[in-house]
Amino acid sequence: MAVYTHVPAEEIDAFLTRYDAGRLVSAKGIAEGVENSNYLLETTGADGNGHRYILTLYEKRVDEADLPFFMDLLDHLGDRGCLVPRFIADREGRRLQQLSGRPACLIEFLTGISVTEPTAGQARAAGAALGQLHRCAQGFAGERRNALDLPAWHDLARKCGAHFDEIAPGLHQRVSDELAYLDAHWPAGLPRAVIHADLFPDNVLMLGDEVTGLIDFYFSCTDIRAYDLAVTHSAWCFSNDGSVWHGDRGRALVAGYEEAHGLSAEERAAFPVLCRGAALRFLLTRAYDWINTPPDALVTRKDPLAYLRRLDFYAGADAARLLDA
Ligand SMILES: Nc1ncnc2c1ncn2[C@@H]1O[C@H](COP(=O)(O)OP(=O)(O)O)[C@@H](O)[C@H]1O
Ligand SMILES: N[C@@H](CCOP(=O)(O)O)C(=O)O
Repeated sequence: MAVYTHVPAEEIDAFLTRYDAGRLVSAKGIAEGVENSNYLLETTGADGNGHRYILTLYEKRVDEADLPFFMDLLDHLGDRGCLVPRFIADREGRRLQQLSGRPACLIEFLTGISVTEPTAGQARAAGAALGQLHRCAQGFAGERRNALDLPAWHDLARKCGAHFDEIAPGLHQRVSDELAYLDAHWPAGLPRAVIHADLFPDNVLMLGDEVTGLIDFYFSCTDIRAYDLAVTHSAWCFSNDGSVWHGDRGRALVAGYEEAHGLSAEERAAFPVLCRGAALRFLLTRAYDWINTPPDALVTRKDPLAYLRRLDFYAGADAARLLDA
């Protein structure tokens, strides 16, 4: 359950009076997600016909100073036809507010559901949506450093330290070895761009095989563009526990991306290393959260070992196995 800040309904109703959004009809905390507090709001709507919104209160890793970057990026992508939610401005044009002591925004609600066991067809659609996102992001002037890049992985690993081995014996050494490998092999010179950086199935809304929305841009940043495909590959192409690689999904995801955007020979050659980096990144944030979240907290901790298994797979895979049909 990711509702860290409980906002009384009366406070949400009063908050809504700043907008042309109607009065509050219901407010439900959203269980999914781990970073922020999210509520699904139903209102009477400005026209009386009823309307849905997402209310987000920013909690953990989101820095308030980064919010204008995310808002401008979603405007840029939305203007170019990407199915992304807009931040809604109040009557005075303000999109960022304070609510219950937290930075808060009212956000457009998009329909669709997140798949938990994607089919190859859905993976293909996700790859195409990522390619479209990369095409539409071209020309966006904003920049944001990736706060979870290779140097930050070292920091996270230092913070977890000996606690790694409480998760699995030998994990501390495994992470140190992998960081040394990535220090030596992380590609230089690949095209950099604005990337989503967390395009997991829970951040893609779908109806059947069709993508209806891309959400949760709070890790988006400027980094190696093909790293975004590697993150998406690691999230879409395995069983949830990471023990089974679904090659059909992997090939479909890459085919969808290539159709919408394309991959250069250099990006293809670097793909296995980028996937190792992606797997380590999520292993590290999950391990950090695992160590630092009390087991009885309201949020469900995500299993770091599901990303260790992916890492083991990528460490033994070459580009042809990952990319070619
Ligand atoms: N714009 C939106 N439209 C519809 N549902 C949304 C929207 N934004 C968030 N959600 C719902 O809220 C959940 C959590 O949102 P998310 O941004 O992933 O949270 P977190 O940043 O805490 O991980 C999503 O899985 C989805 O169900
Ligand atoms: N996708 C990450 C966690 C970030 O959570 P999200 O709900 O913001 O996608 C993971 O699975 O470790």
